[in-house]
Amino acid sequence: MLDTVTADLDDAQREAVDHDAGPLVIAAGAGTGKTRTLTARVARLIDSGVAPEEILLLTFTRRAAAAMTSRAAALCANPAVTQRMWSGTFHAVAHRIVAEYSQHLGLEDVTVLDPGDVTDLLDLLREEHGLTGTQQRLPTSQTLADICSRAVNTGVPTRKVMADQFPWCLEHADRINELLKAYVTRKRDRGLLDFDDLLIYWRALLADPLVGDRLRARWNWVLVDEYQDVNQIQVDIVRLLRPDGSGLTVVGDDAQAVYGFRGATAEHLLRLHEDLGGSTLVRLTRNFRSSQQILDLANVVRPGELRLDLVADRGPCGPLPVHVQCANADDEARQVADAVLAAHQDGMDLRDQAVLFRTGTHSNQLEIELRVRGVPFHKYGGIGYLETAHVRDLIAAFRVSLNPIDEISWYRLLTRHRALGKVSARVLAARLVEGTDHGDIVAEAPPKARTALANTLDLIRAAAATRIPAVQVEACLKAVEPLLRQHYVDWPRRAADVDGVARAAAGQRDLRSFIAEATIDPTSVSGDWAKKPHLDEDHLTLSTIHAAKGLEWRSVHLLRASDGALPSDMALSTAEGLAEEQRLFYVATTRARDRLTIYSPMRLPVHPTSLHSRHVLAKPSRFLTDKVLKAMESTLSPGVQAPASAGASGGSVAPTVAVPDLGELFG
Ligand SMILES: Nc1ncnc2c1ncn2[C@@H]1O[C@H](COP(=O)(O)OP(=O)(O)OP(=O)(O)O)[C@@H](O)[C@H]1O
Repeated sequence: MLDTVTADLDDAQREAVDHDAGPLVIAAGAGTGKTRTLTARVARLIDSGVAPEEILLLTFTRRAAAAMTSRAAALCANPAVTQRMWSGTFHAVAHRIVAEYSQHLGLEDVTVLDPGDVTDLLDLLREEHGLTGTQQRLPTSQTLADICSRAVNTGVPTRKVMADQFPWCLEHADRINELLKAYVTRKRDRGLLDFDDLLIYWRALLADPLVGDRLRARWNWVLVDEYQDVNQIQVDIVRLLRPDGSGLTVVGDDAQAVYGFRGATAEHLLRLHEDLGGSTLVRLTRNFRSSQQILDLANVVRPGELRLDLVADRGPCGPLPVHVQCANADDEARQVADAVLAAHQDGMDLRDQAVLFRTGTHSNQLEIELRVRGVPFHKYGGIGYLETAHVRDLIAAFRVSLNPIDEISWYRLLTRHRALGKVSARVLAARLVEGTDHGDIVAEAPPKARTALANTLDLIRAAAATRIPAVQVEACLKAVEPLLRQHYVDWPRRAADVDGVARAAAGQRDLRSFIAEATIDPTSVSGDWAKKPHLDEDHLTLSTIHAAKGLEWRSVHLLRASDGALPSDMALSTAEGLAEEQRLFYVATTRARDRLTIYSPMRLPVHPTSLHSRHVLAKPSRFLTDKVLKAMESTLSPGVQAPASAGASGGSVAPTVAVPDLGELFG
């Protein structure tokens, strides 16, 4: 009889799927079917009679958890039961467990702080610690949050973190440490947990003899995807969940570890295999994704200890990867748009094509070019918290309607009022938390802010008076909409997100868990719910390399393979930073199935966020070594060849078109 679970697997993958309960480490290169194998193993466990509740599947993104659960369901004899399995990101599962055991942790209520809340809270506290003023350069709240998070995630004291990463902060080290201590105390007093705390509290529960045993008894099977990206706290959690390694399966590729800034290190994968006596190491080397031409390049790029030369299951087919040298970022954008449209004309759907880049701003020029040419696209990743700020504003209103002592959310909401500055917002937020009558609060506000503030407080009170999510959401939306309309110059672009998130929230049975989810993964919340209608049409994908992990397309265009962009100039100062950039380069090249095109503009904008500022000369990326270039076809874009753009190589260009002198306008 055909075994549906392993029918589509090769021998090495099947060995992993059918492995017994002993600890199992699957270490393999890109495109070798790690995800497919892990999914099949889940299906195999369920079909062999393991209760789905006993299985815990940990992934790095919500998208991956959802995709793996639905694929496992499709393989199972009884698909419905997979819904009972535990699956999600480390943070999402941590939140469920911490909420369940909140009493044991001395927490009345669990409020999760997103990274924006963390900087708001640090903003609230810094004045008391003498870290405000303009007399000297002081660390921003974002830098303070980074110092704290690095220390917590790596177990390295803050002073050493500062010495290594933020040396100019050292002179304020005492005050910074006092502030961070106050930050921790404030969080503990108020039951506020930032993302790092979620993991720390989960680890603490597992380390507790009583609760730990209960949690361990809950899951006999723990499967972890992308193990190369775990940090030390996550390693501890995994080890505490399955101390002897039984029932544990981890999957990863050390050459794809790209989260060093979160304290992850590629060594965790191999160290786990060494530490767990008797663990089985399965290596997968057959690549089912790309043509051999693309893999020949990837094999040269591939760093890491595991010398895995990938062999294409499909054999040699398709064109060599192409390296295109372009005049500048505009030229690059035109080349990419031309190539995408040409492939589309030849029958390749836009959804089969992607453009990848190191940093969100690298696609600025391309986005304009695509809009002009009417090419629909969707951008993933690199969405800074700033860009989801409007969603977070609405969520701040939900939060204060549920919890009137949520000072950070009050502060956020108050600062959205036109006539309220940070100082007034800080004072009024504290007064609201004390329970001061709303009428008195309005009277204490600067006169110009009073009307708007009275309106906000009335609506929040109305929202707080009901427990029907739809009614509550409507009142909150009414409260924030007029504020945001004034606050954001690009409000029309943001309005659809806010509406979409409000609609999704109104349809929930429990607003609290919606808020927690939106806090833990705000970009996917706005991406999943607010933008869904557009995603149904054929569209091109624009994505940061980080957000492209685990995905694949027939044709991949990689932008800005120039020194300073990839590798990023931020990473050039340390060997680890550079190694991580090289792994990112590897991740990018291995996303392509049939075609890979890498672009190196010879001039780059000085300021990456501006579109029309000064440009500097840029060399092709140092990762494009002679060996790598040998595996490619090299071309010059017509923009470089044409004499009119000779300036691309750096010289000044003699103008051929007269530009009107606008001087008279400014006389
Ligand atoms: N045995 C197989 N037969 C045919 N196709 C396969 C097989 N195993 C995997 N594939 C296909 O190969 C591609 C890569 O698989 P998958 O995404 O599971 O790899 P991965 O190792 O997780 O990749 P990466 O680490 O690069 O994200 C997918 O299109 C998958 O469907």
